[in-house]
Amino acid sequence: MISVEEALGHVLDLVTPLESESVTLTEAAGRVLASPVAAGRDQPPFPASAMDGYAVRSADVAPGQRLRVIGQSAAGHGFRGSIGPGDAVRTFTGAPVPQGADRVVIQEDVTRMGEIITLNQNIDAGPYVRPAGTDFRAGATFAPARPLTPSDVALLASMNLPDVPVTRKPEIALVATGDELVMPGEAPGADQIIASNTFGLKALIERAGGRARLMPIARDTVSSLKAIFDLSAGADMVVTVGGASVGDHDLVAEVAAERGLERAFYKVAMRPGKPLMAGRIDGTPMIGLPGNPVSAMVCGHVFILPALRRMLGLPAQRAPRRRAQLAAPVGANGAREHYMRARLTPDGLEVFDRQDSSLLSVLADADALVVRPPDNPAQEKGAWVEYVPLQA
Ligand SMILES: Nc1nc2c(c(=O)[nH]1)N[C@H]1C(S)=C(S)[C@@H](COP(=O)(O)OP(=O)(O)OC[C@H]3O[C@@H](n4cnc5c(N)ncnc54)[C@H](O)[C@@H]3O)O[C@H]1N2
Ligand code: MOO
Repeated sequence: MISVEEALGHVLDLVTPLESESVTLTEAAGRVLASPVAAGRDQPPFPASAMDGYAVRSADVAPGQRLRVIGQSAAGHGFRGSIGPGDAVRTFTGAPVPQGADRVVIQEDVTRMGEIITLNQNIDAGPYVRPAGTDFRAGATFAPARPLTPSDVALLASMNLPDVPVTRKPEIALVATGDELVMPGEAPGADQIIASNTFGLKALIERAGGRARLMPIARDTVSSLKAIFDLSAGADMVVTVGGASVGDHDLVAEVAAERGLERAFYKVAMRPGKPLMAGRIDGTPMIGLPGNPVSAMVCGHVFILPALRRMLGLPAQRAPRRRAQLAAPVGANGAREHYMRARLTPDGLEVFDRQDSSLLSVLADADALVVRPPDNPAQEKGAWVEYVPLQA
C-alpha cells in the first residue's frame, strides 16, 4: 500500500490543465481564469468625490470662510470648468472633482445662502477625493488562483471586461457499480439499496467547477461494466464507484485491465478509502473509488477535487487543510492515515464516535475531516490537529 501523499502525486500526474474558452461575465462566477486579464481603464477614471458637498481648494478651507458656488458636478455630468480662489462647486458622491479643487467639504459642514456658502467652525478632515486609479490602473492584471468569486466578477466588470477567458469545465463520468443498487425514486427489491455515492460526488464536483455525467448503474457483470465504460467515452476523467475490493463480484479492476488500464496504483494506506485505484485507459484518467458511501466521498475530497482543480489550471495541491484544537481526547490511530468525521464547534473539533464508512448520516453532520497521520498516538483535549474543511 502506498501513502496518501504518494497516491495523490500519481493522481495529479494523470491530469493536465484543460484548454480555455471565452464566457460572458454573467457566466463567469465559479469559473477559473485561464490567463491573466488586464483592466481596460483606470478606476475611478477621474478624481471622484467620495461625499455629497462642495469641491473647493484646500487653501480656501478655514472656519467661517465664505465661498461662491460657481456650478455643479453630478455623477455622470461633471463640471467642465475649473475652480479658482474663493470658488466652490456643488458636488455629489461619485462625481468628478473639478479641475483646481483638491478637497470636498461635506454639505453638513457648510451653511448655504443663495450662491454663497459659509464653512462651519468644525470641518471634517476630508479630503474626500478619490484620485484617478485609486482602485486600479489601466493595464493592471488580475489572475486569481481560485474559482472566480462574486467579488472577482464585480472587479472584472469594473475593469470593463464583458467576456473573460476561463478553463473549460472538466467533464467527469461517474459510474456506480453493483447489482444491489437502484436509482433514487425507484422501487428497490428486498436486497437492494439506493445508489447515493454518485449523487454526492456529482454535487461535490459541480460545486468545485466541474461537470459530472451520471452514467447508468453498471451491474456486476463484465459485459455491463464494459458497456458503461464505452458510454463514458469522451469524458475528461472516468470515476467508478464500488467493485474495487477483493470480493468475487468486484470486477472493476478486471474490466479496466482488459480495457488496457495503465495502473498507477491500487490500495492506499488511508481510512476510509483503502481499495482506491487510479490509472489511464486509452489516455483517459480513470479513478476507481471504493463503494462504501463515506469512503467514496472522502476520496472525492482527497483525490477527485485536487485532480479537478489541476484540470481547471489551479495549482497541483492536496485538499486545503486548516488547524484547530480537539474538543475531546481521541484514541491512538492505526497504520492508515485516518480521515475522521468531525464537527467544528466553538470548543474545538468534536470527533464523532461513530466512524464506520457506511454512515452517511454522520458524514452529513460533519463539516471537517480530522486527519490522523499513520500510527499517531492518542491525543488529549486541546491538542492541535489538522483537518480538511468539507464545505470549502
Ligand atoms: N476481505 C476484504 N474485504 C473488504 C476489504 C478488504 O480489504 N478485504 N476492504 C473493505 C473496504 S476498506 C472497503 S472501502 C470496501 C470497498 O469495497 P468495494 O469498493 O468493492 O465496494 P462494494 O463492495 O461494491 O460496496 C461496498 C458497500 O458500499 C455500497 N455501495 C456501493 N456503491 C454504492 C453507491 N453508488 N451508492 C451507495 N452505496 C454503494 C455497497 O452496497 C456496499 O454496502 O470493501 C471492504 N471489504
Ligand atoms: O477504506 Mo474502506 O474505505 O475503510 O471503508
